Amino acid sequence: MRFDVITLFPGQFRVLTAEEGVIARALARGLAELHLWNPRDFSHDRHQRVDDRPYGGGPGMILQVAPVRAAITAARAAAPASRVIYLSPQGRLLNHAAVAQLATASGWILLAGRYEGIDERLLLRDVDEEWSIGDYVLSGGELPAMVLIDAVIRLLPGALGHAESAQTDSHGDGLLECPHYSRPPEIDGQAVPAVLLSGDHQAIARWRLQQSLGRTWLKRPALLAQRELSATERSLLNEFIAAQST
Ligand SMILES: Nc1nonc1C(=O)NC1CCNCC1
Repeated sequence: MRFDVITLFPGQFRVLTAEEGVIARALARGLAELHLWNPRDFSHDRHQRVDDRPYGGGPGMILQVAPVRAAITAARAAAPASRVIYLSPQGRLLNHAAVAQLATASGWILLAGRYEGIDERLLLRDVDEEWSIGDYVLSGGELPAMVLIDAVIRLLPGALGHAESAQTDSHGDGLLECPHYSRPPEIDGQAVPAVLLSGDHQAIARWRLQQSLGRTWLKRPALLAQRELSATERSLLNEFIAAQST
């Protein structure tokens, strides 16, 4: 998986490479590549300008076509199979299904916006897809780009060690994660559910599935509504719901 990011702040992406975490390991192992392109390097303006005031007046500055288009063109030449994603609050809302789909591509060119936005002509000609990480406004598209990169890399085969698994992550199977506990078995009067100490792996798996179903019912009913339930899952959920009213 190759990521080419068009960004005025390439230094922000040190977060992905400097850490000891999953993403830095995946990049170090060549499971994914990260290439950064700064539009300022493609500006022919003597002050290396990349933004200007909006036509028609109004607040803020707009990223100009020429330097951004030149950076995208250079990235496309280096990654001809990659499509261009613009991170923006106007994009489709990123969710697990979308990330899983993005993870099937060979690579992506991510355009991280700044200021008030980008010149519309870039959206009309250079951008292939527009994605949002949520309905709020950030100061730049760099964090959304890193969120997308992180979420996609986690789903790449081999990215997560044996100790972790994307499948049991929340949303991995369309449900929220079950509760987790570790040592000690009791602290400050809080005990670990007995089933987890029982060694009965079938009972533990049943309890964990029931907790995932129940939590999703409680916290994200719309997510549960999108998921087909087997007869066993339906029975476990009904048992969980009945226990809520006792
Ligand atoms: N939410 C978002 N999901 O993707 N990008 C988002 C975002 O807020 N971008 C900023 C919008 C204002 N200009 C700077 C970039």
